[in-house]
This record gives sequence, structure tokens and C-alpha cells, in this order.
Amino acid sequence: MLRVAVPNKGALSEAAITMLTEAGYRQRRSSRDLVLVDNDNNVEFFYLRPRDIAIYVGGGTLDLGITGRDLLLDSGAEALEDLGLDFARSTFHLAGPTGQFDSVKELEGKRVATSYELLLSKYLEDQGVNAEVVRLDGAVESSIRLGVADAIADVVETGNTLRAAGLDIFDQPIMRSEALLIRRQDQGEPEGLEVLRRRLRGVLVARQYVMMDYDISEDFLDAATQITPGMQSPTISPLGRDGSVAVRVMVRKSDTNKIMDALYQAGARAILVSPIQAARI
Ligand SMILES: Nc1ncnc2c1ncn2[C@@H]1O[C@H](COP(=O)(O)OP(=O)(O)OP(=O)(O)O)[C@@H](O)[C@H]1O
Ligand SMILES: O=P(O)(O)OC[C@H]1O[C@H](OP(=O)(O)OP(=O)(O)O)[C@H](O)[C@@H]1O
Ligand SMILES: [Mg+2]
Repeated sequence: MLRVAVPNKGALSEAAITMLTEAGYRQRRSSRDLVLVDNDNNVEFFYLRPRDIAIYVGGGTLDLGITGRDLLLDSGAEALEDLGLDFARSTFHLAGPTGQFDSVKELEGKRVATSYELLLSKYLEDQGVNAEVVRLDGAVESSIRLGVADAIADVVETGNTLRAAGLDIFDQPIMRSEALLIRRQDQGEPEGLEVLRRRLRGVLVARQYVMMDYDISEDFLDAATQITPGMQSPTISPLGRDGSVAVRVMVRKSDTNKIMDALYQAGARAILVSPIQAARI
């Protein structure tokens, strides 16, 4: 049975459980449940702290896990990224009192607080900066005001938390993170991974793409298919009336309106967009 670690709380938990549910797996009903066995799919899910997941997977106790790229790298565990899951996107950034720092080089001899000690230490070392790393569990934004640090390195999404604390990011992001499916390094793929990965990819496709249908005169078909080349190629079917065809093609959801405008301009009519419920590509 495939053994998969799922975040039990925090920013990753709900979205991970939703994605697995959409991929057709049973998930726990109560946030107190620690394990759920999905016999139909031959998968056992373990609900664990997001920070610990890479350690279980890297150590070989569990086959796969869902965690953030930042947490994976900070753990130092022997686990690797198998598939990006397109949620919990964030950057890991240096921040300080507004206007105080511009560059990481200015942190020489300073104290920098973070929950991501390894990630920050490696970055400072790469940058040739000698600074004291102060390891905190969370709410790192308060550490400067409370006098234990001069700057921080933390997860930033909207930047609201930083602003509320009177802080601002400076220099380049240390890294960009998103939720990942991870597996153990230097090992063959566990049995069942291929199906799970294909199902998760199916969820990503259903979320990121829509189905677009339109009618167009054969004279303009080339121009239209250049606008909508599709993933492989569009499906083109004859229409009742002469000289026109019906086209069916997948397009990126975020491009839908721009593509409809361009198609209309190119002579397409009856342009219809429908959601994709599920997919195997
Ligand atoms: N506001 C956010 N937006 C997007 N991703 C986030 C956000 N906060 C955290 N993350 C991501 O979620 C993952 C884990 O963060 P989370 O906050 O759940 O862990 P934690 O801080 O250890 O737990 P907790 O906050 O429950 O103490 C990381 O990959 C991080 O990048
Ligand atoms: O840029 P924003 O959209 O404001 O989001 C970023 C904040 O979200 C996370 O905090 P969390 O709620 O997990 O608290 P924590 O710092 O105690 O982990 C993260 O640590 C930042 O503080
Ligand atoms: Mg957190």
C-alpha cells in the first residue's frame, strides 16, 4: 500500500486535502484523525506537521508527501520534488524596518530571525555574509520590534503581515515556493506513484484549462488554429453547412477572454467555453 504524508494544519492542509479529494481519494473527516486508509485506491494517508513531512519521506518511512518547496529545502532531507501542485505559492524574502536595508550585504554582523534556519544560513553563506541566524518558531515579524533581531527572513504572500508590522522586503527573493508532491531521493518510484501523479496532473489540468468550442469558415481555419493550437492539436469536425467547421480545443483558463476576442476578430462565431470536470492527459 502506498503511504502518503498530508499536512495536518497550516497554510497547506486544506488545499492539499481538497486536491486529493478531487483526485478521487478518500480523505479524513475530522481534523483529529491521524491516519486514513483508502482501500479502494490502495493508499494510506498520514496527517503530519508540514515541517516534518520531508523528514518522513527522506528517511523512507513514508513513500510520498505533500509539502512546500521552502520546507523541503529547509529540512535538508533526502527527498526531491516530483510534481508542483500550484497552490500555497509564496516567496521567501528578507525584510527589515521600512527603508533600513537595501541589500543582503548590509546584514554583515547583524541578527536575522527566521523559522527557516537552514535555508537562510545557506543563503547567507552563498552571499558571503556573516550574520547571526536567530531561529524562531513563527510570528517572526514581531522579532525586530521585540529586540531579538535586526532583520528577518520569512514567507511572504500578499505582504500584509509585513506591512502590519512596519516592515518591508529588500533585495531579491531567496526562493519561490509552492506546494509539491515529494518522494525519496536515490530510490526507484514507489508502486502506485504513477497513478497518483497522473490523477494530480488531471486535477491541475482541470483547474488550469477550459474547453473552447467555436465555428469558423474553412478559409479562416489556419489563422484560428494558430490562436488556439491546443495541447496536441484541435479537434476539427464538419458542420452541416458548407465551408464551415466546428473546432474544439483546450485553452488556458487565464487566457480565455483574450483568446475569444482574437478568435472573434479572426471570424469565429458561436464561441463557447465550458469547464473541464476532470482530465487524464
Ligand atoms: N500566507 C501564505 N500564503 C501562501 N503560502 C504560505 C503562506 N503561509 C505559509 N505558506 C506556505 O505554507 C507552507 C507551510 O507553512 P505553514 O504556515 O502551514 O507552516 P508552519 O508555519 O510551520 O505552521 P503553522 O503556521 O501552523 O505554525 C510553506 O511552504 C509556506 O511557504
Ligand atoms: O504575506 P502574507 O499574505 O501576509 O502571508 C505571509 C504570512 O503567512 C504566514 O504566517 P502564518 O499565518 O503561517 O503564521 P506563522 O508566521 O506563525 O507561521 C507566514 O509566516 C507569514 O507570516
Ligand atoms: Mg505558518
